[in-house]
Amino acid sequence: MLKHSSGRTLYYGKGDVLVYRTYAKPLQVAAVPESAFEGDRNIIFAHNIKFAVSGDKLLASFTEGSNTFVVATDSMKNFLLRNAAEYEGGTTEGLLLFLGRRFLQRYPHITSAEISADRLPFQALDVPGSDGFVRNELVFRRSHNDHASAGLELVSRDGNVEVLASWSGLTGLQLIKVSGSSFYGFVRDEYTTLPDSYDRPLFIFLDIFWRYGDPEQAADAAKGKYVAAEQISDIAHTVFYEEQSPSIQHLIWLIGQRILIRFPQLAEVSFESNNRTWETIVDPASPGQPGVFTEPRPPYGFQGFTVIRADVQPEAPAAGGE
Ligand SMILES: O=c1[nH]c(=O)c2[nH]c(=O)[nH]c2[nH]1
Repeated sequence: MLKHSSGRTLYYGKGDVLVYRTYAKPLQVAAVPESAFEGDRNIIFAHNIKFAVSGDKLLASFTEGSNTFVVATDSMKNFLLRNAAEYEGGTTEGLLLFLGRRFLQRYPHITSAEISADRLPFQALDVPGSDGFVRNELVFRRSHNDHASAGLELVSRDGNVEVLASWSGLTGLQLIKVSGSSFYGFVRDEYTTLPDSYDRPLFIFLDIFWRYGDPEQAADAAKGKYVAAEQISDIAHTVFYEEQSPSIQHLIWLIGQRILIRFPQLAEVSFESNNRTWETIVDPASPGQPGVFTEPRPPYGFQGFTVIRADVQPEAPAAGGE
């Protein structure tokens, strides 16, 4: 997408722009049964932003060494940081749209941009109050667990900025289910050494990406349709808990079904999963008994799949049983 009109790739930009905005607008979302998450005070609204731009006027910077139209990536970083102060919303998607649109309006000779970000999560903490523990609003714990992410492709035509594509995501989820997963019945031939497994300790890495039917609902939480990455994370672990999975392939299908049932405003949800199933050293005598496992040896398996709206089976139970 970031191309010169001749079709050749042309872009430049800045990565790892760390924007620690404080006191963004608090976020409120409609609750879903799988998640206790209903919002975020957004006292710390921190992101690692990547920003890249393109435009025909930039060709000469590559071919002739002319910097006449080059906005220095150092200036880009300053633009992103200073303008983040004026963002009035409370979502990653909204912040990216605000910053990307402002940049293209400020520099009209730059005609397209890609902007993406990982949210840097800071966890709220409880402290003793006069009547039990209370949520404090001053001290936060930096979390290195899964986090929200988002990205946008923008073009400007005659001063109007349009969104070409947008995605929202949850990155870095790592879940282990100690019992209740199997993998058997696969092709068995002279290359097969893997035994059938009827109860394996399934450790998965998951990245989940979703698109809205109407991308405006992602950028503006006031429309009441915002889907929080925390809710997606909670749905993923709930479905993993509830369902006996015959494979990761089917597990991500089930998680996708549940997400699209819960959020009719989403058009599709995509998965990238890794299989990190622990290697068994001492087999448990039966489920629930002690066992010993270790990290699997490389290489690792992976899966990718998109669940689309047309896949959603209306008769599918909204919540699976034990
Ligand atoms: O859930 C799984 N899917 C596979 O395709 C696969 N292949 C494999 O060796 N183990 C697994 N597990």
